[in-house]
Amino acid sequence: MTSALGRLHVLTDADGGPRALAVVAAAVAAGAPVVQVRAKGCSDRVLHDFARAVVELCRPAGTTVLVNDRVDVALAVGADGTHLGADDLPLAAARRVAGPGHLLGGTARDPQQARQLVAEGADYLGVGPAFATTTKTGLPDPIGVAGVGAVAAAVPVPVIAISGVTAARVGELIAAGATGVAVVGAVTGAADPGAATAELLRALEDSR
Ligand SMILES: Cc1ncc(COP(=O)(O)OP(=O)(O)O)c(N)n1
Ligand SMILES: Cc1nc(C(=O)O)sc1CCOP(=O)(O)O
Ligand SMILES: [Mg+2]
Repeated sequence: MTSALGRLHVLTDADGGPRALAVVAAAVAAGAPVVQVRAKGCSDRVLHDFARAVVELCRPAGTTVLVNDRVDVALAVGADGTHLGADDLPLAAARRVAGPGHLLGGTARDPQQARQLVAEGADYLGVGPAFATTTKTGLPDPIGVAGVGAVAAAVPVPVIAISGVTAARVGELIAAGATGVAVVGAVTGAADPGAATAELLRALEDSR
């Protein structure tokens, strides 16, 4: 069975280079409950080796590891789950590949899409873009706190708000119905990723 999903998802950034692993180590040491391996533009070998290294860092701490886009890589390295967006393998197909015990998350931007993903078997939803971000290009206009809340009201699975999330914005997202948050820049771009992780965890605790 899949474990209860953590409320803070720290996403790695870009190419899975050595600094990315140092950021993961700091976030895990600070108590991040979920790390998502997100590495774009790298070879399958680089992605596999990076994802395996993340799993090796996270396992001793009991940190859940998700892999973005690639259920094959997630299974190959023993990760706990996979996150799938509109351009990735359909969630139902990923479920056939992964079987019942593998966490599958989908990206939702509105209640209808959210309900469809849950019907296909999504264990959780990443919902955004909550706010504007420079981390990822090509996004639709931000849906705002209200848009996140509309999705959270429509589905029974955990809703993880993403895009432009900072510690200061956690409270309003949780008050609107989000279960937790996902971040890239707030941790990977911080001078002290461990301290940034701890600040986000405090904001989540305060929002209970
Ligand atoms: C928690 C979470 N939510 C949303 C996303 C975005 O995933 P996706 O739509 O597949 O886009 P890319 O991340 O692949 O650019 C996510 N990764 N995690
Ligand atoms: C990976 C990703 N997916 C998004 C979506 O809305 O689908 S926004 C995003 C980037 C989030 O980075 P930051 O926390 O630095 O804003
Ligand atoms: Mg994707």
